[in-house]
Amino acid sequence: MTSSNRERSSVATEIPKVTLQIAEDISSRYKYSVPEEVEAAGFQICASELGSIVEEKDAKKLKDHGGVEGIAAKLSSSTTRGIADTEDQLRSRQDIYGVNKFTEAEMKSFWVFLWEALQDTTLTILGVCAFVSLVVGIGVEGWPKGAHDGLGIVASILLVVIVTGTSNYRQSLQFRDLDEEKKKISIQATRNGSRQKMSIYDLLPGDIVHLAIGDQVPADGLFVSGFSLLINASSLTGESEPVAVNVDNPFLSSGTKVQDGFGKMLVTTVGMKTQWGKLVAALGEVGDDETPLQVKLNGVAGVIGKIGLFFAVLTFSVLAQALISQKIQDGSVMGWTGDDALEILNYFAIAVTIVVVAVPEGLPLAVTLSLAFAMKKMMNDRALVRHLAACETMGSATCICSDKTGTLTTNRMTVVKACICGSIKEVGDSGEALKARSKIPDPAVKALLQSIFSNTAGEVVFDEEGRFEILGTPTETSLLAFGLSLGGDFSSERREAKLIKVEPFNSLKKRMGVVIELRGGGFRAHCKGASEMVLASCEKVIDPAGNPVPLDEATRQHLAQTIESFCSEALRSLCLAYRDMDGSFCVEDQIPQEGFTCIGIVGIKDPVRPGVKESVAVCRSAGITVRMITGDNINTARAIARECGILTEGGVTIEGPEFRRKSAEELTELVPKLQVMARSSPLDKLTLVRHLRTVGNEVVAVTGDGTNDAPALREADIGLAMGISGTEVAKESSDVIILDDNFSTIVTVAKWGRSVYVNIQKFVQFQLTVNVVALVVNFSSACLTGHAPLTAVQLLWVNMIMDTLGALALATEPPQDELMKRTPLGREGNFISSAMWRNIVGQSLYQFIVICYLQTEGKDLFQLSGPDADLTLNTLIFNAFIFCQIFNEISSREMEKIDVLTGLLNNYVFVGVVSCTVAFQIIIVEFLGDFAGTTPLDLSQWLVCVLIGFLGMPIAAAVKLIPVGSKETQPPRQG
Ligand SMILES: Nc1ncnc2c1ncn2[C@@H]1O[C@H](COP(=O)(O)OP(=O)(O)OP(=O)(O)O)[C@@H](O)[C@H]1O
Ligand SMILES: [Ca+2]
Repeated sequence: MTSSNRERSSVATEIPKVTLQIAEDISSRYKYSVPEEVEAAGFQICASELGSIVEEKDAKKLKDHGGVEGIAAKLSSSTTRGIADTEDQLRSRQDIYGVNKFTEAEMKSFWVFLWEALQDTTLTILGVCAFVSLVVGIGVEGWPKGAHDGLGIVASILLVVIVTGTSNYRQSLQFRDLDEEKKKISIQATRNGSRQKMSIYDLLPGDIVHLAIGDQVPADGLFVSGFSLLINASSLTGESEPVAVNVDNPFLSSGTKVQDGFGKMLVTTVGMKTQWGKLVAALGEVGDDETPLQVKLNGVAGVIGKIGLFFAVLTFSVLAQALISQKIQDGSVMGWTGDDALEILNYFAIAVTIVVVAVPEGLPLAVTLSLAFAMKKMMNDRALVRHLAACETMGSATCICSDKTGTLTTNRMTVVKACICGSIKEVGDSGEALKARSKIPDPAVKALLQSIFSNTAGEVVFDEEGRFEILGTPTETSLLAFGLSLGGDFSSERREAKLIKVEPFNSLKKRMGVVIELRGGGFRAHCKGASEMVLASCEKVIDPAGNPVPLDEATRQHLAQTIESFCSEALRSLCLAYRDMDGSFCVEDQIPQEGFTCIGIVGIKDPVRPGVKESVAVCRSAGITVRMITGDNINTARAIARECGILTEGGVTIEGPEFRRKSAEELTELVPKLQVMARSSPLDKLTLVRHLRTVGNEVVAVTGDGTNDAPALREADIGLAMGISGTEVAKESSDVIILDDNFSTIVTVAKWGRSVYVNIQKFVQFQLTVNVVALVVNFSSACLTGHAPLTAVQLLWVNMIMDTLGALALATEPPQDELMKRTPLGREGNFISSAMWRNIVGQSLYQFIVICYLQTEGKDLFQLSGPDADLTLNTLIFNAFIFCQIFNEISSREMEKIDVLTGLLNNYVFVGVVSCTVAFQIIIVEFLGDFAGTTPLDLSQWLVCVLIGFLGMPIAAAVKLIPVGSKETQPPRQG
């Protein structure tokens, strides 16, 4: 039976025959008894038996079961039609063999997050302080008065824990959603005789899956048919040498990748029963690593923490020493009371709180918050972030290496021109195509249709209603559509010619070839691919009369000109050729490279995406150089690059082979001016990216869709893979997946990346200011007066404002268009810029002076006297301090610009955070005095506090006028 004959025979007649024969085979050789429930469901083999065959690569057992066909039959499937897709069929299959899903790590509950937030060392120490304070306090002053301090600390700790826990929990939910999105992979499978697209989750044993270059093998299974199938199993075995999979070695494991060729596989084992599933279960979920920025900031946090610790110890010693000298003066050194103990404990709590305040634990939080926020927004803008670090790196990108097809163009290809039998014809729509056909002699049409329909990796399939659909890559489908519009018939053409050998297309060869056995005997090779290359293999051409004639120099010239004219119209051109093989042809033989007869040249139109030109212009004004690297012809590449605005006056274009020959020095000279690289091989892309990164010291973003792009994607600082046209391999090598394949989305990613970076800078600036002031104020007044003006509870509240709430408010500012008018940060570039230092120093100085003034002159200023004077003054200082921070938070929205109010009201999170801070501050001062160590203030006192805080804003604005020679103030690079 030929394969096409088999295609038509129905499953119903096929299965019983095979099964019978197998039953005989088994009884004679191998004892395998089918479990009852499996048999009852209509199958002849159980999951564990299947698993043992494929996983152990047990060729003998496979043979005993009747080979791949036998297994298919036992799975109640057929290698040509797949399984039947009725509801209950699928259900019983699922019940017996399971589904193709991996069990996931159990989602941590909210309580776990709370528990984790509680396990902070400083918080634990504070907890101990609170406990001791409660015991001693109640012992000395009785319930409830003695419990106030302790309860205040406990409440603050709980607040911190709840806020931290909640925000971590919400983020984990969000990451989980993204994770789901990442795992959505679809694949082509044949069910009930029709080839269709489906999610890999829906695959079941018995399914026939079509694998193509770049695919991930979705389940364990067996090779049915195919050509040059090479599998890379490095993710499973670590072995980087690819393995050929064919009839002799038919075992396929899930999680491995198709490196070359294509084929059909029979799914035998799914989900957790596969080798990959077991591996996943053993490894568990591997989390995202810390991003470079987080690592850097953790370093900063460590240093600040140590400084805080130093100040804490110092403050404690100064306070304790003051108490002791007081007692020495009173002559009561020997007589320690409970009050004294409480006082010492209080000092200790303050010291610990200073550490809490100093440790900027909000930094990493701000980074994750900001990244997570950006991630979510980018998802709406059609970009899926696979590695968190990508967002921030993208912000400092200096160069984008984009591929052409699909990214800059729409990837909707149509054959619009063809040069057949010596003349160029317009064939853009079916009317034109039919008209063209009438002018071409029959033998030429025949050769053309044979070439189109047999030398293809695509397929024309019909659904139940008889509607046809063309499957395959855009280049392939455009050719098939062209063939159909010429009046060709895919299936009859396929019946005519039996495929003997296929050499699939890959980027290195840039051509595809097949050998067919003709009906009337004899073999014929077909070849199609990059025009100038295939033309070079041709010795003959079909003349206007439809006869093959030797290719003379004039005709060759004419064809070369045709190719050039197609290409300069931005068309992708492909040359189709054939060669009759003399004698016989054996599958092991290579398809020859010369002696072909040129059938014709087609020009395929792939229009530039709308908006690409504008996006390229945005990149230019943002100082990001855009380069095009493509496998296409140089003239096509030039034409498209010019249309997109990538190729400019004086820009260099080069072809891969020439690029390869350049020496290192020549490259150093050439690469900065390089704008287009055409006919590139995967290695050329890699070389260029590596050169840009190491010699040029650029931060390089690379976009790609094919398996050929994977090395470059991996080498790049940020790899961007295409979501629609991208292969699994490309996606897996990338950091970001561009879901709509659109170049403009890449610019959006860059914008978000920059915004993440700037937002974190703003937050750090804000936090450092609060840190410095809180530390210095507490320490200096402890030294001067022997008292800390801010109590432990108050400090915890300050900490909350600047850490968690500050991160929320500042780290989630949406990006502004101005971000794309600056030069990129590039590889070096200090995180804390000079402008930030300027703002921090200016603002801290103001706040420090104001608080010192209040401390020394406050009583006079507010005419405070009486027993409550100290308490009121401390409350005033606390209140003024908090309002300074609130207005400082607003000033921190911009690091350079005076105007900090634009867009303020549109940022709901910011407004929410500030309002909550103010509201809670009022509550603390007016109602929670017992716990927080405050006393209610009158209206004028409130107004003065707010005014002091507000004055910080004009001061911040004035400080911004001081010029600093920072990178950010430079005008954008012209280019
Ligand atoms: N299915 C195919 N069969 C034969 N030749 C093909 C096929 N698809 C593409 N080509 C040829 O290969 C060239 C493209 O090569 P390749 O796929 O390496 O490019 P690429 O790097 O993916 O390009 P791009 O940047 O356009 O995506 C095309 O110009 C065309 O001549
Ligand atoms: Ca590509």
